[in-house]
Amino acid sequence: MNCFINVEDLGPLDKAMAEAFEIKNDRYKYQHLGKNKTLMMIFFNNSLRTRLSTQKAAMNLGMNVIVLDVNAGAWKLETERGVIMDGDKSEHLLEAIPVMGCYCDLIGVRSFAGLTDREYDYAETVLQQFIKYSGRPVFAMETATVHPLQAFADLITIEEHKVVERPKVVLTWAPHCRALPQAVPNSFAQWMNAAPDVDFVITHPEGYELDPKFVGNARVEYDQKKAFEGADFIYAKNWSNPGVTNLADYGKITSKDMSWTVDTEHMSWTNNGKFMHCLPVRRNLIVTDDVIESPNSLVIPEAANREISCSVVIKRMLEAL
Ligand SMILES: CCC[C@H](NC(=O)CCC(=O)O)C(=O)O
Ligand SMILES: NC(=O)OP(=O)(O)O
Repeated sequence: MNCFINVEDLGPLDKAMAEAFEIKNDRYKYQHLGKNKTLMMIFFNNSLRTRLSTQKAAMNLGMNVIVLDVNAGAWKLETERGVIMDGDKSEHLLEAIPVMGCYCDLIGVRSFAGLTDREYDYAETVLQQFIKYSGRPVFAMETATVHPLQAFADLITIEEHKVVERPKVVLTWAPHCRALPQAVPNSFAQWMNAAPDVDFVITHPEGYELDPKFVGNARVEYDQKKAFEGADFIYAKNWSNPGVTNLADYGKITSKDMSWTVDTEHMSWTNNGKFMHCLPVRRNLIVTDDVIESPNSLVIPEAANREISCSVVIKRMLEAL
């Protein structure tokens, strides 16, 4: 596996899920695979869970780990070609990437969407440059349009906690004070659509339609209450306007409707539904204190499963070296 961006990169999902549960039962089983191999994790943006769980997974697999926070100590990087570099950027990504590739065997990249140029973001321009120029296998640690490590962990969590064979899973938009990427909901939708036994529904205000390549055949319900009815899992996330119905709205906040905040009344509409969120979460914007602290909240085991999803991905990449 030379890159990990989309669900299909893992091959048959049932096999990947079986590997996840095998590793969860013995997370040091494949420690031999990473001996004398180095993972380089490159962060253009903040992180807690991805930073910690990916290092833990790499160490479980016997790897050495290097972490680079590009905006804290490295040279400021120019990402555009053809630019005369007479400003505050001392190095071009097209030199920095192959240099970083010299010092490692695998690369993980976090580079969020800029949310100003939809074409640039949805082409995964930065990630594709790492894939093209690093000479190493590359996996996304949330890039402009995807967060597959998160979605894989989410699916593991749903599989562990479902009480019916075909659970109803609802991805619900919720309000936020900042313009956030669509990467998390995009990948969540992609992985729920790929899962064999999930009744998947997406609910959001009109105008917040996610890119059709991620929505697939999922049902979209603009009435949040109707969407929540009978749900087994509620996955809440904010995202900025994806610019699908109006390109000029891309990356903007076009709704701050607080009636979409997930509270106990919302959860009363469900089938004793479990609450999920990738974290970090803005309490009492996305979800109320009572809901995220309730016995039905899975946000902590969901975060714990990030170590497992990443272990499967790194294992696959090491096996393919
Ligand atoms: C895993 C989620 C990462 C990121 N979240 C944020 O940037 C939240 C920042 C904030 O709430 O200020 C996002 O929404 O894609
Ligand atoms: N869910 C997630 O990726 O968290 P971080 O942004 O803290 O890594």
